[in-house]
Amino acid sequence: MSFVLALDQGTTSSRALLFDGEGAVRSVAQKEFAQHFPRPGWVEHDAREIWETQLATAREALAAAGARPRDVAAVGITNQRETTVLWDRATGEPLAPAIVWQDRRTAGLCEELRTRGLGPLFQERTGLVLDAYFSGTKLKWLLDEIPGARARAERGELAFGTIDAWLAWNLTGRHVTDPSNASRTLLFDIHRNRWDEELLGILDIPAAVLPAVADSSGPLGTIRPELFGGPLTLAGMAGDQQAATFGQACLEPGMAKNTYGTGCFMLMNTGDRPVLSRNRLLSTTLWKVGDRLDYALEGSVFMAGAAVQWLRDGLGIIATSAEVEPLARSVPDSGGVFHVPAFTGLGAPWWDPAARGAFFGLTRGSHKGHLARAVLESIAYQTADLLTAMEADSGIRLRELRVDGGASRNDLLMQFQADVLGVTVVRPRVTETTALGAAYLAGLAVGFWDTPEQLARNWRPEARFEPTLDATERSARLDRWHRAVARAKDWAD
Ligand SMILES: Nc1ncnc2c1ncn2[C@@H]1O[C@H](COP(=O)(O)OP(=O)(O)O)[C@@H](O)[C@H]1O
Ligand SMILES: O=P(O)(O)OC[C@H](O)CO
Repeated sequence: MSFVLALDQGTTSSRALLFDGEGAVRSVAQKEFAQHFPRPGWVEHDAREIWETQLATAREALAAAGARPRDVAAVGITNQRETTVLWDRATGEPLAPAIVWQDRRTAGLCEELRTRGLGPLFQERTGLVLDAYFSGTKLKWLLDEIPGARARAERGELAFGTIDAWLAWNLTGRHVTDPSNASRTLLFDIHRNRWDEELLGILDIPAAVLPAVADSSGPLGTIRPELFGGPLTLAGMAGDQQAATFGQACLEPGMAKNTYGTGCFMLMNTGDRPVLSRNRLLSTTLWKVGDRLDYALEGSVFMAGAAVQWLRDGLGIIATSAEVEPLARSVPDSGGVFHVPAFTGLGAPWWDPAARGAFFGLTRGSHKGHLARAVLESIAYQTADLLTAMEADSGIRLRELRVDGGASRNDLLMQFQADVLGVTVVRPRVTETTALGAAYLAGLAVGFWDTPEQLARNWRPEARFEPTLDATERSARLDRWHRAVARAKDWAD
């Protein structure tokens, strides 16, 4: 047994990576899939396409390394979280397109629940805020809108799952999720680590539709032999941000990572108890590994690297995302231009679904270099707001921030990040931390690796970015950023 296979099902692509015993990547395969925007604020995926691209990449990654099923000790799943699938248990067919985490269609429903004064109950029980981001109201919407769906769900004919459960079902035939994914549904009591009947009642969701909740690292099922020409063991499962926290070896309370992908997700390990946020962050389950049930404070930002994609695809001022760095370096500063990337509203700590994207401070001298720089800076400013809230909630002053994700390759952004945080930013050698975390969870379950602490010793820094701005300049810039945010809020009808 030489490898562990990680299936990394992201918002824009499905990937499969084969890791060896040293935690090194031995092969990678990736396939993008279609994003559907049928109405303003709606974002959908075809769940079948997600499964097919995931299966194809897994086969490709195995073939590329010449690996047979008997060479693979275990398989781990990590996934875009909250995205909601409802399928027929008899046929395995989804009843509707998957509703993606970015989808805002249930913002009105969340508003109604908040007006009924239910925000504190949901926050205390689930660690989450009542926002359209999470699965609960998406599932309610499907059960309300698809004729006969609720009655069929009550009879046990339908299955709900986030993407981890959808993939596990297709791989093994078992209907199972893990606590890190369950903790993103608004239906899960994170303290007791189980589905919550009262919340299910409020959202009118029959318990029969829910998956079983298994440990993040442990036996999750045998993968059907016909898929890969022999049986494989599914043994790890975690939402992508929690998996990245594991892959970054943030195993001790107070350690934090930030992932710069489509959005930005900063998680700080708070140990074996959830910290209830007073600053509109989320408390979320990190993982259940053996006896350890660990939690994090999380700040979720909806647009980060996606704003760079918009410069590429929406404005056409760069041909690839990487080109944003030389373009931004073509000017010494943003020339007073500020960008607020509220294209799909604002996530933590603002939670404003009606905010919209904006540029401020444009003058006749502004050009595309300034726009590029302002977009990169907006990613760092959003992260700074998360850190301020996180330090206030946890009482911990962060010493260093571990970073990963596509946009963490951008040195200009990372330096600016260290500057506006006043904290050292550290990028590890292996930036495939999400997939690595899923591989670790799976490998630990089957004895391919021994302990999480042993794996933590594999973590090595590749680059460090030290803060250079003085405190006065830093707070002047943050003030200006907050003025821009205030103007972008509450814009859409
Ligand atoms: N050099 C770069 N500078 C800034 N953003 C980048 C750079 N390279 C990639 N990105 C952004 O990173 C994102 C892709 O990162 P990835 O971690 O693969 O995201 P996801 O898992 O959300 O699909 C894209 O939004 C892309 O625009
Ligand atoms: O697919 P990513 O990397 O953009 O991650 C999405 C998050 O899990 C959403 O909560």
